[in-house]
Amino acid sequence: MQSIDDPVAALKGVGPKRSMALRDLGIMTVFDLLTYYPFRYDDFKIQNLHQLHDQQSVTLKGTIANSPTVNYFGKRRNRLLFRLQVGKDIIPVSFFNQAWLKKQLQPGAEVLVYGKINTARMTMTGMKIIQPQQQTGLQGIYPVNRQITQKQLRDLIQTTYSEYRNVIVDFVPTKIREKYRLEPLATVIKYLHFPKNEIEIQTARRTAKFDEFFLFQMRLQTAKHHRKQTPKAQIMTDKLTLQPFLNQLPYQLTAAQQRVVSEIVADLHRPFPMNRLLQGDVGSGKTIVAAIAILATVLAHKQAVLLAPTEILAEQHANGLAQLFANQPVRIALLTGDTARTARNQLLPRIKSGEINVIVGTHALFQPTVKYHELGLAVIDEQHRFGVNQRREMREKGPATNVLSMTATPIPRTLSITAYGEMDISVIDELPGGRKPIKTTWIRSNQLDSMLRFVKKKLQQNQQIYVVVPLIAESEAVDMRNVQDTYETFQRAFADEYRVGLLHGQLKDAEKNQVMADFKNNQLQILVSTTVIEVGVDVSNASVMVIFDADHFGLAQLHQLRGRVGRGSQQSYCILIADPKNKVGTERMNVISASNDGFFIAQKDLELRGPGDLLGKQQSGLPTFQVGDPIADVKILSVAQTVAAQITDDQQWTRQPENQHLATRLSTLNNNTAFD
Ligand SMILES: Nc1ncnc2c1ncn2[C@@H]1O[C@H](COP(=O)(O)OP(=O)(O)OP(=O)(O)O)[C@@H](O)[C@H]1O
Repeated sequence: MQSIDDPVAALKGVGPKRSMALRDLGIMTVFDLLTYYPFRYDDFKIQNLHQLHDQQSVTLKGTIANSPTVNYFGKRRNRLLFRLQVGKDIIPVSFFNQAWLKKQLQPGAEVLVYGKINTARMTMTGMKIIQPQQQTGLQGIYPVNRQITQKQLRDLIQTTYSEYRNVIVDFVPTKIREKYRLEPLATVIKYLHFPKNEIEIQTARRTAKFDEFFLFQMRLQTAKHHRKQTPKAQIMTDKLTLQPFLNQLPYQLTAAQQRVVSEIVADLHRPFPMNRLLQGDVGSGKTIVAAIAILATVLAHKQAVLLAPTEILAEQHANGLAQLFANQPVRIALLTGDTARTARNQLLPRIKSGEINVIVGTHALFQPTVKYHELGLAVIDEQHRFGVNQRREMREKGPATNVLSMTATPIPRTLSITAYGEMDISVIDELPGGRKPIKTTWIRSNQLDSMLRFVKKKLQQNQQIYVVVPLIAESEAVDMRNVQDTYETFQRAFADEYRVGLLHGQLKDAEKNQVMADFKNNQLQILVSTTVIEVGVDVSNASVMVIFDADHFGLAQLHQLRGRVGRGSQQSYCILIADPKNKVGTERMNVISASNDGFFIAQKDLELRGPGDLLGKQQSGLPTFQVGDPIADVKILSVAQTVAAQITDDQQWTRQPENQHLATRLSTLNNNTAFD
């Protein structure tokens, strides 16, 4: 019997190699294949020349009016030109770098040309010659990899659809489909792969988005329920026990920090593992909250780890914790990819025996050779820098480890609830007192002199300066020249009296750490750097942040960078240097100059990014989807969440007849792909 959950290897023409190629795309089963939808459509429908708008991609049908000519520019580039007669009109068509088409284009022959039209000059830039037997109309374009072509994938979907169309079952329960007027899955699949028109695509997309979000939410909710049923060894340290430690801090916790500490302590007491996301604006004091959670764990005779995204941060955390815990029964070790083999070999048995009770490090922490002793807590700093699988591996290092994830990239509240539904969320929405808001100024690149004068004044007041240069060029060599040039500018201006350091990704880790340490100890007064310093670095004597080509950074990232200053009591400054080339760039500069509020900036960042900006979305830490966009489609996401919560609130939901297909769908998914 055919089933939609058949592995793709069961399909005709799918051997081991093709299976691997599909697996790379996340396609394991027939279901995955049929719900692997195009991300856009090319319109190969033949159009009327006189109803087009400028730069539209269209297919024209016409006759080749002359023999094509080809001009070569250098070895690789060329331009093929011919005239296409469409009705009474003659359209010049150019193809770039497709000189080989010349053979196919015989004068007098009828062809279909797909390309971009310029209505002002009535010319076309060709993209493709469509063979007469080829299907016209809307054609889906799929994300593919090197092992499989568009055509191969399209053909495979086509034959699989004809074979399996009758066994496509709806996993969304009927009642819900009716309530929200969702299309049957079979229709969605048909419309999205083989649409007759734009309306079919729109109709099907609405349901496809819901389906995708709904499955995602079902997985979140079931993971949450499962966690709440998993027993763990409770960590019963109470706030009174922690009080002596809190008393000897040089400051009082803010009300927000106290609230979050209470939430975490309560989680540790509970009989099931914690999975909490701690969101706090830059400099809001997340580290001390994590430290308190770590101490609570250690005082209950359990081990804790702190996982950081970079070596610099791991080292900084290890040093910071060592200082904080000077009078506590805490034995800390730093374990990173950089740790020498002999040191590592000495550490591992001490970690395994529990002698070391706090381990700080990077990815090296979840290698299989690292064995823990009653791991009670894993703190994951900058959680979105780690993949799903890595977070899971860390969690699975103990029988039921409590997980505290931290992020300084605030996500608007509604969105974080829906996108991180399986976690409990704590927010530190208050900065420690006594901080003066950072003053931000935006200047143009022809005003560097005024920036240098300002920097000089601050240096004379014994302040330290960060200078950040983005990686913008395609080639590393050019990027290196950018940082190097800037470094030299500052050297020339200040080297007589002050010391300038240079930090970039190509330095060895030991060198990076040395530069960082020198800056921290004020051996260096100016630090010129790429974004290596982006997160978490804490040097309270630094009061000026200069950012070159600031419009090349996303807003969230600018806010992060700026957050490196303003951490002490002195007035701090951020100078943005940018000549934005478009409206979005200008808008970004205006937003960041006007606001210091991370949540507001995060909201604006998401708005300005627009739906197509996948990379930006990944940086924002949100999960990525195939059809749905968690920002633009947040309403659908939120409905999907409500529906999933209603279903899973009934502990017996998998036994209800109407949920059978859903239960099967979820268990297949969970077996095939890792999650959360
Ligand atoms: N309640 C407080 N009162 C005064 N200073 C505080 C308080 N809490 C933390 N700090 C100090 O504020 C600085 C910033 O704290 P921390 O590094 O924990 O911020 P963060 O939230 O981790 O920010 P980032 O994401 O930028 O790293 C540190 O120097 C810390 O010692």
